[in-house]
Order: sequence, then C-alpha cells, then structure tokens
Amino acid sequence: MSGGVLVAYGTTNGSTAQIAETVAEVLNKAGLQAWARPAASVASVADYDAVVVGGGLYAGRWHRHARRFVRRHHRALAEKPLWLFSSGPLDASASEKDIPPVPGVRRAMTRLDARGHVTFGGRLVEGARGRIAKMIVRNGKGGDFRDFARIEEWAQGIADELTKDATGS
Ligand SMILES: Cc1cc2nc3c(=O)[nH]c(=O)nc-3n(C[C@H](O)[C@H](O)[C@H](O)COP(=O)(O)O)c2cc1C
Repeated sequence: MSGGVLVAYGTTNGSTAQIAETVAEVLNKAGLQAWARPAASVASVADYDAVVVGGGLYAGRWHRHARRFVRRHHRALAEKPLWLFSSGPLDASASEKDIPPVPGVRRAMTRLDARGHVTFGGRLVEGARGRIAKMIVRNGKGGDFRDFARIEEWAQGIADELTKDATGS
C-alpha cells in the first residue's frame, strides 16, 4: 500500500462524517494511511489504493453526494478494493441484525464489485436540518444509534484485509 485509503462520505447532519472519521482513525492506527473526506470534495480517486464510501440514508436512498460520487468515479472504483457503508436506522436494529443495503446501494455493490457493505445506526438530534428531521426530533423519535464498537470492528476487518493483500500472506 502506498497511496492510502480514501473514506468518502455523504452527510447532511454530520453523523456519517463522524463514522467516516472513525473508520479512517482505525485504518491509521493499523498502519495504513487513510483520510476521511466529503464525497463532493473529491476530484479524483486515482491516487488511492482503496476506497470506502459511506452515505446517510434518506427516504430509502443514499445521501446524494455518495450517489454522485460512485457514479462519477465508477470506472476507477471498479478497479480498486472498495467497501460501502450506510448509516440510517433511528433505533437499535442495526446493532441487532445485519440490515441489507437499500436497492440503489446494492446495485452499486454489484456494479463495482465491492468487497463489503454494512448498515450502521444513525443519529438525529436537536439542531438537525430540514422540516421532517425537526419533526422526528420533536416527536421524540430521534437519538444517536451509532454503535462505535461495531464501526471500529468493521474498519479493523478492512485494515486486516488490506494488510493481507499487501503482504500476500
Ligand atoms: C428526512 C429523513 C429521511 C430519512 N430516511 C431514512 C431512511 O430511509 N432509512 C433510514 O434508515 N434512515 C433514514 N433517516 C435517518 C437518517 O439516515 C439518519 O439520521 C442518519 O444518521 C443521517 O446521517 P447524516 O447525519 O450523516 O446526514 C432519515 C432521516 C431524515 C431526516
């Protein structure tokens, strides 16, 4: 590994960004170079050895910046080790069972031959942007359902796989 790992994310209220930062931190601690970046800010993925893409879920779809990212860079992504994650459910379900990718993300996985996908719980708290978001919080249905132990464990799996690729062992 020389070019490092890009962890690109699409977020509205910042919680997916924090998941991406955590993934990058675990990869860095494992001795890989990794950077978490907003998906909309990435001009090219050519210089990275591997990519992780994450998006918050909105109305059954990935955040539009994550969708655009995989569309725009699909040729290059198809050639690299790639993992995807989604962040959404505002309950404990994502910690209790494996939640499959939404249809659009499943299609991206197949097209790009992604190595894995996981759905993490989401977060929606006071100050969230948007009318519906505010309504959900006001009705007491918000909260922080991100499971950082699970996020770290998933990221460690990526680190192990990339290290194995690099050493050939
Ligand atoms: C308008 C709206 C629609 C949402 N739709 C979904 C959904 O379809 N599936 C889901 O699991 N979570 C859904 N959520 C929850 C968000 O995905 C969750 O809050 C997530 O953590 C947001 O990520 P972000 O903070 O990075 O933007 C929705 C939230 C809002 C406000």
